[in-house]
Amino acid sequence: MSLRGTTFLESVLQTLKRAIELGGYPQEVYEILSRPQRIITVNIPVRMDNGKIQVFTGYRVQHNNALGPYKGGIRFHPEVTLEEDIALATVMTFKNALNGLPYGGGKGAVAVDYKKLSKRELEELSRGYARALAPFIGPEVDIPAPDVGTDPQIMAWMVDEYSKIAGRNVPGVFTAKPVILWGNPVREYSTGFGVAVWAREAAKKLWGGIEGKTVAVQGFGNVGYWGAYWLEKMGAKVVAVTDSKGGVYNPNGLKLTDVKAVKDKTGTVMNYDSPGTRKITNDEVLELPVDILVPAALENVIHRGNANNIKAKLIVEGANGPTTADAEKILHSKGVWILPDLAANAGGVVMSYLEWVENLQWYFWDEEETRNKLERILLDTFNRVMNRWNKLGTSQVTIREAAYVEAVDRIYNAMKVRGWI
Ligand SMILES: NC(=O)C1=CN([C@@H]2O[C@H](COP(=O)(O)OP(=O)(O)OC[C@H]3O[C@@H](n4cnc5c(N)ncnc54)[C@H](O)[C@@H]3O)[C@@H](O)[C@H]2O)C=CC1
Ligand SMILES: O=C(O)CCC(=O)C(=O)O
Repeated sequence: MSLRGTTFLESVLQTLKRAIELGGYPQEVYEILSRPQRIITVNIPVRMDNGKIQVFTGYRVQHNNALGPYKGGIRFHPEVTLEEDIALATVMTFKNALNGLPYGGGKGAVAVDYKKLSKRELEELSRGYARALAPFIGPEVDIPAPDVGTDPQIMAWMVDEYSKIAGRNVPGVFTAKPVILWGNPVREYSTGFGVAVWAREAAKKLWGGIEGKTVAVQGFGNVGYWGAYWLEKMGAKVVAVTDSKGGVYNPNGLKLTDVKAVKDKTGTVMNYDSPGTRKITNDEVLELPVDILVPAALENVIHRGNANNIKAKLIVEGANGPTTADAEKILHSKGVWILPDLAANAGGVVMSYLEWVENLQWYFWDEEETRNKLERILLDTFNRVMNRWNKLGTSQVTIREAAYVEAVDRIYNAMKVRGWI
C-alpha cells in the first residue's frame, strides 16, 4: 500500500474480488483474472543522436484472451512500472468485455521520457519495440494502440515495421493509425467523445441534462482536450483545464480553441491568459466548485487524502485508474457518482474495434456513420451498467462494481464454455 492508500493494481483487484462476490462467480475466476496470462519484457537498443547506444526497457502484458485477441494501448512514460502495466492490462480485459468487444485485454509500456528524444530517436525506439514484439502480436493475437505518450505517427511506424517483417501489409495489427494508413478520423477524438457521451447520459439522470453544467478537466492531452471539446459541444461549460505543469481556471468558462492554441504554441496551457482567468495547480483542479470533474491524466490522483475535498457531484474517469479504492468508498458514501474508466473512457477502444473491423475487410465507413456506430455501442453499455447498478442497489454498490460484474459475467461465461474452469 502506498502513502496515497491502495495502489492502482490493488484497487483493481479489490473491485474484481467484490464483483465476483456480488455476481456469485466461483473463486477460480479470481485465481485466473487476478494475474496476467503472459508478460513479455523487451530491451530495445537505440543509437542516439550523440552516437551512443541507449537501451530502453519495455513490456507487453497479455492479461486474458478468453473473449478474443488481447487489445490495449502502449504507454511511453518515464515512470512506467511493470505493476502499473499489469493493472492497465487487467482493466483492458474488463473494459473490452464490458463493451461487448471480441477482445481480451493487454497493455504495453516503455520507460522513456519521449519529450527528450529527437524524432529520429523516437522512430527508432517505436520500430524497435514493434520488432521485439512482432512474434507475440498480430491482428488475431494482440492488437496494440496508443496511450499516454504515443500517437498515430508512432502507430504508423509500428505497423510499417510489423508489415516489413510479415512481408505484406497488415493494417489490423495496430489501431488508431493515421487516416491515410487505414485509420479512421473518429479515432483521434473517440475517447474524449465517449467521456462526453457518458457524462451527458449521467447528467440527464442526475440533473435532467448537461446544459450549463460546469466542468474541470485534469490533463489536456488526447483524452482531456477532446473530452472538453465534446462536453462543450453538448452544452456544458468548461471552466478549468490543466496539463503536467499546472493549469488555468475561469469561473465564467474558458475559450477552448484559444487554450489549445496556447498549449500547441508554448507547450502548456499555463501560458493562457484572459480577463478573469487565474492559474491553478493539479491538486487544485480536483477540488474546484464544479458539477463535473474529468480526471484525464494519470492514475491515483483522487485518493484518501483529497477525496473529502472534492465538490463535484459527477466524476468521469477519462484516465485509467484515477480514483483509488479508498477514495471511491468516501465519495460513494457522499453520493458522488463516479463513472469508471472501463466505461467512461471506452470510446477509444470501441473505436479501435471499428477501425480493426474496417482493416480486416479493407472496407471503410465515413466519419458520421462511424461515429453513430460508436455512440450506439456506448449507449448500450451505459444502459446495461445503469440497469445492473440499479438491480444490485445503488447505495450498497458503486457504478464501478456494477460495471465489473457486467464484464466478469461475459469473461466467466467464455472461460466456462472454453472449458478453462
Ligand atoms: N488515448 C486514448 O485513446 C486513451 C487514453 N486513456 C487514458 O487517458 C489518460 C490520458 O491519456 P492520453 O490523453 O492518451 O495521453 P496524452 O499523452 O495525450 O496526454 C496526457 C496529458 O496529461 C498531462 N499530464 C501528465 N502528467 C500529469 C499530471 N501529473 N497532472 C496533470 N496532467 C498531467 C499531460 O501534460 C498531457 O496533457 C491515461 O490514463 C490513459 O491511459 C484511456 C482510454 C483511451
Ligand atoms: O484503442 C485501444 O486499443 C487502446 C485503448 C486503451 O489503451 C485504453 O482504453 O486504455
